Amino acid sequence: MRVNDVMTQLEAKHPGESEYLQAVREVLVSIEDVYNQHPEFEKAGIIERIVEPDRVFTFRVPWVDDNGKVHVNIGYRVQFNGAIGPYKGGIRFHPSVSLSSLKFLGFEQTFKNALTTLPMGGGKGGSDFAPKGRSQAEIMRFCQSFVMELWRVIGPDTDVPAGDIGVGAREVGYMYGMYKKLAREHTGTFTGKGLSFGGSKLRPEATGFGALYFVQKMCDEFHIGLRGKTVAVSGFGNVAWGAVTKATELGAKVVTISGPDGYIYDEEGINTPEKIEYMLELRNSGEDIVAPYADEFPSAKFYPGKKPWECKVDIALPCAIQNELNLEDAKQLKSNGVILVAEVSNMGCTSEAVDFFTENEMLFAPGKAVNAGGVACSGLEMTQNAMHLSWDNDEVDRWLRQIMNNIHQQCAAYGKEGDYINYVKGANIAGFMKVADAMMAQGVV
Ligand SMILES: NC(=O)c1ccc[n+]([C@@H]2O[C@H](COP(=O)([O-])OP(=O)(O)OC[C@H]3O[C@@H](n4cnc5c(N)ncnc54)[C@H](O)[C@@H]3O)[C@@H](O)[C@H]2O)c1
Repeated sequence: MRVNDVMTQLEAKHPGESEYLQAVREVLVSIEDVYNQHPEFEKAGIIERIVEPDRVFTFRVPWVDDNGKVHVNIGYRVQFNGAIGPYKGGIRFHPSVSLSSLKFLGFEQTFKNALTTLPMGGGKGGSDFAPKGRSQAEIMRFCQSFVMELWRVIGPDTDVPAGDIGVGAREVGYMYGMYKKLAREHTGTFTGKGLSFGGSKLRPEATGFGALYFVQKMCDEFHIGLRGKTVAVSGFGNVAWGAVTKATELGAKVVTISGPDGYIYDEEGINTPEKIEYMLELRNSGEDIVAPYADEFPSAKFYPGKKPWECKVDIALPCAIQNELNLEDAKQLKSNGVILVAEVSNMGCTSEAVDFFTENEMLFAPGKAVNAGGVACSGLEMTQNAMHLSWDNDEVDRWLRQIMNNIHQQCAAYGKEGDYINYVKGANIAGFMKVADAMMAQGVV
């Protein structure tokens, strides 16, 4: 396999799908050497098959707003790869949603899910619907219309969607309610459900907690004590909240959180239940600004329009949005002596920043591995639904920790380069090998 040849063919077939093409290239570059050591993969056309989704559904989503006006959005479900289990991946409602972005996310999800060790294939779906400013009734009608079409192609052993940007517990509830009515079954064909109807304990915390379990393993591997280390976190959303909570519990000192308006630096640390709870308050306000934290807690200072990566810290954890840490930020972190960067958001670092970290042999782990605790907990929700029982916090947490340790172990096994671990390469190869092995065993389908 030669990456450039594969990409030339793919670009000709899917012109303009830039995010999808970028994601494919990144994975192919990582796995090229290993792939070429397996002539049986080439013979079975694994690359040609793995880069194409199993199937894609697109459909019209008509809905009526509160003034009686009819709107039409496009709905999608990309069932990317079902080699190792039912398709699993979130639903995103955002104006930027396109076939290209969902194919990129479904492709990435396939390898992330493989890393969790749970039997889940990769999928992603969504719509170009913009929930911002819509009333509760409008949101409900949109979710119902979306599922009226989607329900035919999903099911507990076929395809299990979840939330993503623009889709939280409320939207999952509305979609699951309509699914249940149409399918006439209560089998948990959505994850991220409310606790009263099949949701899992710890699901809201799972991504941030899992990320810190992964960071802890990285620290252990390189004999770094996490206790007492200073940490820069970006964002103040669900994932940032989980990460700050667990980092504090493990003895680290988180000094920043951020929003689109800038970042706050709290020299005493964001380390009391009051401060951590306040993050939830900020998020629930719907204002999407972090500045009020500094008014509430005098130990904090607000830096408008700036990013937290300019602070001198030991550990950096991007937890907000894609491409939030660029090459300049990466250089700044290095000159400030940062010892570890773990991407918790999806594609939080630009590819130039990722290349800088790996070329300089800095300790860096990609979102695919670090944030996999979220989907892993969704997998545990599926297990509990199938068993018709619900586990307590300790049980879910025990599984989560075990899964994150396992992901770390796989990354280390495939990413070892002398004394260094290239976690990007390790995560890509480990995820790919598992999916490729399953595809080999199942014939050309
Ligand atoms: N929620 C999960 O379980 C989960 C799982 C895996 C990956 N992720 C990824 O983690 C990231 C965060 O997800 P979340 O669930 O916490 O979402 P969220 O909506 O709760 O939080 C997003 C945060 O990003 C901040 N933000 C948005 N635009 C910004 C900007 N331009 N500059 C700085 N900050 C900005 C927001 O203020 C908010 O604090 C996303 O990349 C998501 O895809 C989430």
